[in-house]
Amino acid sequence: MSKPTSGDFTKTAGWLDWYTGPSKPKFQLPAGAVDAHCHVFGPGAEFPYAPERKYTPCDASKHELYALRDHLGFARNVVVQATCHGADNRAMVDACLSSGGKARGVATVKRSISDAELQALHDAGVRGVRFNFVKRLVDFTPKDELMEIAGRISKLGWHVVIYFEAVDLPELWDFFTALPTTVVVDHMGRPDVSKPIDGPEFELFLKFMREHPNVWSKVSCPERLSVTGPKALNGEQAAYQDVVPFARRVVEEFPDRVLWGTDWPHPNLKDHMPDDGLLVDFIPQIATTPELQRKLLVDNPMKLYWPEEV
Ligand SMILES: O=C(O)c1cc(C(=O)O)oc(=O)c1
Repeated sequence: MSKPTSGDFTKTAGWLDWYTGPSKPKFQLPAGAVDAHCHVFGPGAEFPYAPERKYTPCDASKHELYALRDHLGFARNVVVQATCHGADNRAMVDACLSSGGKARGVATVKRSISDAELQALHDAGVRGVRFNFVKRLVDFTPKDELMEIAGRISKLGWHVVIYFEAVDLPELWDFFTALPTTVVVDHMGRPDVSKPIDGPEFELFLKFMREHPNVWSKVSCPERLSVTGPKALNGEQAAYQDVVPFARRVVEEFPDRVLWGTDWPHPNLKDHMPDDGLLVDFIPQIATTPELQRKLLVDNPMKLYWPEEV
């Protein structure tokens, strides 16, 4: 059954709702595992979607997110501001505040934000800002504005999360490498996995990480990146084979700078909606030892989001 969008909203045509009744993962997550990339959407009646949004999703509430956390066996979440909420962080902040300390957040802010507002976000659990360069998701924000924000949030000990597509890395290189904070790349910088893993495009991404020890990567979203599948549906235990070598390369070369997240509720997927239990079963394909799994799922996200507990 189709999931609702509450309030005065109509879902984008062709919208795929998140998966109902995900399977129990066969892979046992290590104790204290963090889902370090997920979102909440609305509910629209309570937290309206932003006027400047590029899509209108089905609602995906904090209650549904935390039920999924418990079902999959995660201990904590990092709730990343979704572009459908623009720079209105209320839904994300509300999710963090209701989590009993089990969620941290990543916000989207404008240059006009006051120091007091930044401090309030910090007190709610926000530890980073997201800069988005994916043209189908956001309008352009001038780089001088972003650099000014980066300078301000660095004083709070926050980091910058960047979302971009692999073809745009050369043009964005100078800006990214000038950022004064830890920099976390969403979804491996969206490599085109139909290109060779040792080709110039992915090599540039590896060089970006190799030459800049402040750069981390989320090795998430195989369901977005895969061209060949198979899809994480119907019990598939060897999903998204074409993404595996790319993600495994990043995990093995930079084991202390990788994060993983479900990306629930998976905005803008066009082809299929994965079973989140089977997405968790993807993890041992890319982090193949208990030590790599512990770093990816526990040690690294804890260092970045709960350093006071490490
Ligand atoms: O590829 C996407 O469509 C996408 C969108 C958003 C967002 O709208 O915030 O976040 C993501 O992590 C991925």
